[in-house]
Amino acid sequence: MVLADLGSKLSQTLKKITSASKIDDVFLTEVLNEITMALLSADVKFEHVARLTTSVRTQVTLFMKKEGKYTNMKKIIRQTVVEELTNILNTEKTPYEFKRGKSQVVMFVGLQGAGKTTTTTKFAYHYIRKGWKVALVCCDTWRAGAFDQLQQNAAKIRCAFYGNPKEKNPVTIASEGVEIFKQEKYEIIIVDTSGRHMQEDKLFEEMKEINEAIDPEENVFVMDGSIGQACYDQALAFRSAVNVGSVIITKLDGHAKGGGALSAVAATDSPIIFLGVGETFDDLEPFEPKSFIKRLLGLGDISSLFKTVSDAIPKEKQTELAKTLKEGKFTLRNMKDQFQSVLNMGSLGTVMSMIPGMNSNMIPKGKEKEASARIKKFLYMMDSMTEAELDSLKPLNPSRIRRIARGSGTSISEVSQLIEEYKRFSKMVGKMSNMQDPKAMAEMQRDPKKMMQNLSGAVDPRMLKQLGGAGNLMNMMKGLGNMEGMEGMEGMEGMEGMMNMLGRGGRGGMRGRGMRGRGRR
Ligand SMILES: Nc1nc2c(ncn2[C@@H]2O[C@H](COP(=O)(O)OP(=O)(O)OP(=O)(O)O)[C@@H](O)[C@H]2O)c(=O)[nH]1
Repeated sequence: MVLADLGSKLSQTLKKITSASKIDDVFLTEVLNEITMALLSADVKFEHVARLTTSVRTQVTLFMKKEGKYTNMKKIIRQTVVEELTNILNTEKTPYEFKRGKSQVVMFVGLQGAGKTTTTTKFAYHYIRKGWKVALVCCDTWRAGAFDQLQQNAAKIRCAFYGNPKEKNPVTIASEGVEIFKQEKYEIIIVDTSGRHMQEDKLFEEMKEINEAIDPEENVFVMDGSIGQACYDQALAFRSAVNVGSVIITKLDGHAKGGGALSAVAATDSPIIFLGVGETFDDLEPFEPKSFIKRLLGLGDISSLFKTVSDAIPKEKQTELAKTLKEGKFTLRNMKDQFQSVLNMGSLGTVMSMIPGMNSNMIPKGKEKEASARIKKFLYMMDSMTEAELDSLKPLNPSRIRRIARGSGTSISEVSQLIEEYKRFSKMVGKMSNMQDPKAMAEMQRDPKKMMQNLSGAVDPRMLKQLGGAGNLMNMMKGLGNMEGMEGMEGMEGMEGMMNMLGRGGRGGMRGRGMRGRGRR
């Protein structure tokens, strides 16, 4: 992800500690200087950097006094850096929490071009996917095209929309839209306002008027993360005009200066709720300071990974799938559910960055889009299948394949590819189920090569290539085993999550305990 530059610089410094022949005060100063340079060049405010380095030195010195030598230095430095950076991002104020069955209004504010309109759509999509009843209101009467942009976005994510290109008064539009959607019992009503230049007092006046008219439960301030320290003044100006409840920072993909935006926003004491990490509607990451910092430092974030995986697969589907697989069946419907889960997880790059030692840059953006486009196409084909076809374990005959291709607007060879993929998946599920046998598992642990063969066989070859091949996958698994924060996680879920994420159909197979045990030894 963005800030990956800062992350990799800091991780390099931490690695240096492991390989150092002599650890003393001089070495500690050198390490702290490197950390300082990395943070400052990522535009983190000097006062934060100074506090962080002082804190690290104090912790290490205390430990040194106690132990009489520099031991565990890497761990102490890492922990203190994580804690101090997390502190920068923790605010006392908590963001608004939506309640089910109640109409709540959220007003989006921000400067021109900050990415507000795109972000309102991402925000709406995030909640629609979680089953909320969401509506969008466009009251940007300033920018030509704003109405069309939001209307089209809303259509793409199948969200209710209100706007009125003939009305010039944004307060009227906002009030009308909110009223209509409240009557229709929408739960989250998102109001997109005009973005203008900061010097324009009129923008702030208009914002206040809309705010008074619709009395939103939450004001979300959208800020362009690529502008570094300038974010600070911006955030303050908006905060003084309306009660900014929370912040979304956009364009954190591909810009190393994001550190500045983060510390600036934190300084205004409004919690960051999401990060915008791309132009598509699922390029929105929920923000959690500690996990963000850990990922930033390349330490991975296993707990978020598990949460993402379990959020993506509805509980009843998990049980249903487990039952089907126990009976040794893997149907096209199961595969459809799995594909849907992979898409629900959002950006694959984001999921990757939650894995220790990996970051989202490991999957080139284009490739990621390619992979999800392929999965979506498969889903269209499966949408054209009958219930009986989805549940059948028998191969589909050519006339059915022809019909499915016609119905889904794809070609016969594409449907055949899907069938091939399905066969590969179900074969793999069969193999994986055998591995539930403890004897087979023990053998696997003795023979890592075999384990690797099975593992890479479970992953879509194209996906495997995108992930850097079988070797990279093995390192990733080792990383999972070594990962801090794995405590309390039963390895089974770990492996299952990974396999689901990578597109392996089905549950059950590779019991993770073995993998995890190996990594820890
Ligand atoms: N790379 C990247 N681009 C983004 C992100 N969010 C928005 N954009 C792009 O930023 C540009 C401006 O986005 P809009 O949503 O139109 O901006 P806006 O703030 O509504 O603009 P105004 O209506 O003029 O205030 C568009 O090209 C978006 O695709 C992001 O997280 N990453």
